Amino acid sequence: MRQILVSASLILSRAIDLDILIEEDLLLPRVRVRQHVNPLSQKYQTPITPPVWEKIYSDLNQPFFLDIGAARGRFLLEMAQLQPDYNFLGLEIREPLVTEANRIRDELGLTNLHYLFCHVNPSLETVLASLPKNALNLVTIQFPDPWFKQRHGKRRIVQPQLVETLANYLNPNSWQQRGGVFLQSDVRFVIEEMSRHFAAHPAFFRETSTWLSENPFPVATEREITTLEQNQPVYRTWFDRATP
Ligand SMILES: C[S@@+](CC[C@H](N)C(=O)[O-])C[C@H]1O[C@@H](n2cnc3c(N)ncnc32)[C@H](O)[C@@H]1O
Repeated sequence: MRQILVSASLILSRAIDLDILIEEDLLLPRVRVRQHVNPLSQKYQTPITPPVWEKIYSDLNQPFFLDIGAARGRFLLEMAQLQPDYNFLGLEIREPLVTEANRIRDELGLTNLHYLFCHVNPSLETVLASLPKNALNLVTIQFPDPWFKQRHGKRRIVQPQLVETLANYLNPNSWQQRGGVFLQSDVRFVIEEMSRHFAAHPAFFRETSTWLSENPFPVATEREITTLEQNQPVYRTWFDRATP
């Protein structure tokens, strides 16, 4: 992923054109969805059956970039165009958003991008086990639903089991290609809780003890854009995969 960082300035000039392309797509009606779904409801508990990846990605041997909680998928839609030598996969629990994101992906003819409808916690293991060995190089968890009430804590995406699964599947050499796990949130206790869970696992170590001032990627997420427009703080951190 160092390529993304090094070529960010080149990419940014291209991103202006891409933005226009994507905005034109938005002339189509936006899918209306509930703002939140309860991930603990019974209907989301069965792990999904992963698709046949060979039918989706034109080159299954490329490294994978996983975005957990992809929402409308705009972040990945731009990233996939900027970084054709990566395969991008977005996981999202609100099915209409996934259907619409895949429709736009098809319209643009992208063969390195897919969105998958699932509740990530029961499905992540099955999804990652279905990818080629050591394919997973980069993971982003950006602005996950905070679930402010303490009794709703189990609804938050980042739980010790999710960290364990990522540790098992993230390529142990990912740090050499600037891979790892990138976390960001506008809610302090959420980023602190996520960071605690990753720091508690021996497979991960945090790169810096302070929050990153910049997003290392050349594309901002939808929630990130809104937060920055409102002059609200964004807390970001990066975890590397420790070598075994
Ligand atoms: C606040 S939004 C942030 C979206 C995007 N990452 C961004 O930064 O703009 C959180 C997203 O995570 C999705 N989500 C929440 N819980 C989930 C779960 N258990 N599995 C998959 N997606 C989930 C929500 O539906 C929502 O689209």
